Amino acid sequence: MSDTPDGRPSAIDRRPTPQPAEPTVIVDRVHLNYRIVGKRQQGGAAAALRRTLLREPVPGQRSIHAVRGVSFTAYRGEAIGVIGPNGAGKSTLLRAIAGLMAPSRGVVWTRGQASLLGVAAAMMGGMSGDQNILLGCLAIGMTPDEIIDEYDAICDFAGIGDFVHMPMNTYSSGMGARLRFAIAAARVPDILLIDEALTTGDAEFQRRSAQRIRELRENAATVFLVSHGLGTIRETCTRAIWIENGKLVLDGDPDAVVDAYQERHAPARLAPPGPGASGRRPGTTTYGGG
Ligand SMILES: Nc1ncnc2c1ncn2[C@@H]1O[C@H](COP(=O)(O)OP(=O)(O)OP(=O)(O)O)[C@@H](O)[C@H]1O
Repeated sequence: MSDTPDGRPSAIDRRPTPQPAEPTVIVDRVHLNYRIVGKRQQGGAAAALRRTLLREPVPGQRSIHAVRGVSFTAYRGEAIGVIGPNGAGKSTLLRAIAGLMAPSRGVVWTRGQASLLGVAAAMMGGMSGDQNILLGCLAIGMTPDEIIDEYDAICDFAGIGDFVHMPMNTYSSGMGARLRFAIAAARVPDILLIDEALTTGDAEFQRRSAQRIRELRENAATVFLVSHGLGTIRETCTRAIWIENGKLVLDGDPDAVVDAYQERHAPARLAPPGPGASGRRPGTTTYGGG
């Protein structure tokens, strides 16, 4: 140890020992497919049973290969912006991290509870809003006591009044979305997944949900944000991942990734860059990532 003349440890020795980065999400060579049945099937129930038992392909069935071999590791404390054109595979990737979709190849590891804001993971249309609050809160890992404590706050946030006692299939799509958001945002998850395309509601609800997202972001261990707002990505994220045609194109410093993305795509079609558009953060930027 190098002591100063007065015997105290030097400034170098008093620096906190750097902690090793703690991985929270590992996406390892992940492929994700949707299966679509394109045309009416022939042969009735017997043929369907035979196909199921013998695992024969369904006639007219197509597969959409939405994510193609993506790999990266996310760490505690990171806010990761996911960018890319429409249909690139961004939302699909988030669904896999949230555990709502199984990879057809590869593996997703998560440490802690992952919650995707805005998705009806545990919603049952025939059940009432309050029954769905119970189910949804259990699904995101809340204990019965926590649910009792948070119940009124969830109802207030959703703002759907007495409809909370009615079956959800009597709700307008906006009311359903508000209740889903209120449930998903009731607890600070370890891994917060925000798909901006899914946040919905009227102007007042959007303002309140944006405020709640900010609070959750401040407290979650790792945040993923899918957004076409490139200014938002530059301003709020510590890292960005560019996905295109289901593949990871670039992973690294948000300014570097957004700059490269804007260079490739016609700037006129993209959101204007936010303040601090030049190399604000040092960091590594890697092409490919898989
Ligand atoms: N439920 C689904 N069933 C079948 N195909 C789907 C489904 N959801 C998405 N896809 C397809 O998967 C691909 C990736 O879609 P995804 O929604 O992940 O893209 P995205 O990058 O989030 O797009 P956007 O920016 O428009 O929201 C697209 O070809 C899309 O058509």
